[in-house]
Amino acid sequence: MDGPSENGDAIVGGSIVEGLEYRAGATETVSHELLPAEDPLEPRKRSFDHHMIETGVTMILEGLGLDPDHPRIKDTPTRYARMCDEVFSGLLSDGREAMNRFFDENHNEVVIVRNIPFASVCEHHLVPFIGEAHIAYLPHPDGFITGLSKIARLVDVMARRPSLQERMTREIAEKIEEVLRPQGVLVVVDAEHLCMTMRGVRKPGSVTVTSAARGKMQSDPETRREYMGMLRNP
Ligand SMILES: Nc1nc2c(ncn2[C@@H]2O[C@H](COP(=O)(O)OP(=O)(O)OP(=O)(O)O)[C@@H](O)[C@H]2O)c(=O)[nH]1
Ligand SMILES: [Zn+2]
Repeated sequence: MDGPSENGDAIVGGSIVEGLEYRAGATETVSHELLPAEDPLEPRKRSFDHHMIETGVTMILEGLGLDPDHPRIKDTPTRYARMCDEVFSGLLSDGREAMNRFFDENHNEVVIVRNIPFASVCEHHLVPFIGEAHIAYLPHPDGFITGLSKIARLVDVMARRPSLQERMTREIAEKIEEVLRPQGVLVVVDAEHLCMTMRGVRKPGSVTVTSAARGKMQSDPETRREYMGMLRNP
């Protein structure tokens, strides 16, 4: 069978995956120009508007009755804007760039990367939720895998956005499916939400578990059970 593709961009002799180039038996770093065009429904900015962020933070400080010109906090708005570059960097990326190294290894057994720590921010309260992602994928039958660290990089991209845990979990699974065309992928995420611990219902230690499955992990209950077991009970 030819390489990973669902829509006619088949690999012939291991050379092209829908614009992603790799050589049989070799590792390739794929330049951004080769990646598929961004989804026009999901336009990505190139950078954040620091001026707007700084104005907003200044207003919050004022709203709290603090003096934003006080020496102790006068740099807080610019500091916050700089922090956004880091903690929301996933808004500037579509995730495909995170997986930019592939191996044509004829490996078609499961690959599992477990206990990938992440920190995200809940879109309702803009406070962190922190946890671990666990990922299993069954490569394309021809064996098409990515560098292990690239899976962790993808988690970072999806985490560094204001999000919901369910959406983040789904976005990781969907991106792996899109880029690697695996036979199946299963993503499980455990996280503690600070909006449930430092405020509101105040239940410190409560852990939310979400999963997203695609391909065989979704359609075949036996396969799903097997890989869920590997992710949950190592
Ligand atoms: N499903 C889901 N809910 C989340 C996530 N992060 C935060 N929430 C929830 O979003 C909900 C927002 O509820 P609202 O009633 O609009 O806000 P609220 O008054 O601050 O709610 P409380 O947190 O219950 O005080 C809360 O129940 C949060 O626990 C998430 O990742 N997934
Ligand atoms: Zn929240």
